[in-house]
Amino acid sequence: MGFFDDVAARIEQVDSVVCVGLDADMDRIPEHLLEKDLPRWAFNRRIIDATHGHAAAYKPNAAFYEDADGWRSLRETIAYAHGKGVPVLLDAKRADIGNTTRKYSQLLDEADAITVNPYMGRDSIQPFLAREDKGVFVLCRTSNPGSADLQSLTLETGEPLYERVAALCDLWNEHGNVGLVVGATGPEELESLREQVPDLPFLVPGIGAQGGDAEAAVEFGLADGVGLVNSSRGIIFAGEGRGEQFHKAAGQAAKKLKNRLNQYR
Ligand SMILES: O=C(O)c1cc(=O)[nH]c(=O)n1[C@@H]1O[C@H](COP(=O)(O)O)[C@@H](O)[C@H]1O
Repeated sequence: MGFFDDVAARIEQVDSVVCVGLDADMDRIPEHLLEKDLPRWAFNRRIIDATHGHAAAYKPNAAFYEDADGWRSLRETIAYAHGKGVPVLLDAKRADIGNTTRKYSQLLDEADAITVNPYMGRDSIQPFLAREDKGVFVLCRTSNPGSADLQSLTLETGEPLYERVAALCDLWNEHGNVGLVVGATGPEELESLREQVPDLPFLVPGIGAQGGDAEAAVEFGLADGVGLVNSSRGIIFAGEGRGEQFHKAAGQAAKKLKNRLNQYR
């Protein structure tokens, strides 16, 4: 089974397309966990316990783990999520010359999928694409305000650059393991991209804290019912300030988002 088969099965099992973003920011982890050996792992374990019944996937963002204890925390987190039967997508946004990406692709020994940057072209992500059983989400139209700086530039052919990325990803999808990252802050682009590449599942971040369009995320993010709508801070820090009970609020936030998104499925 490939990554998207696993995600499809998980979506059906929990009746949810919610991807819970594990952006375990040490500055926001509850104080009582800071004395633990690995505070981020302690935090994530409680978040996973509270949210896994509503999670189609977990998405730890590598930026929050790029130090020695962070990598240990990440490894524990991935194994724990797998123990709950939930696929894990590592948001690492990697890509480099082929020889270097070959090393980066070892990240997929543990994670089930990864986010990658298409800027350097096919050879820069080929070692990821070659992992047939793993998912590769390519940044296409991102959710941040500066996404238009490059991604919306019009090419000689008249198409915006993000549409060219989508077209290339369709070609690169030889193993059925490619998806696109398309932000919920661009509902019109979500709609046009869905029309352009009907078979590619999207990872749609940018709802919640970034104010994106949840309805468009579901309506256009799913390909044959498969896709992921991510919320990170809106779920994991929903219980900020509630001390030891923080994870309960995270569980409620994940459930609330699941129900909201399910209205549009
Ligand atoms: O690749 C991503 O996941 C991503 C792409 C994008 O266009 N926008 C975006 O916000 N993200 C990530 O999705 C998460 C969004 O977090 P929240 O805004 O807290 O829900 C962060 O980990 C971002 O790095």
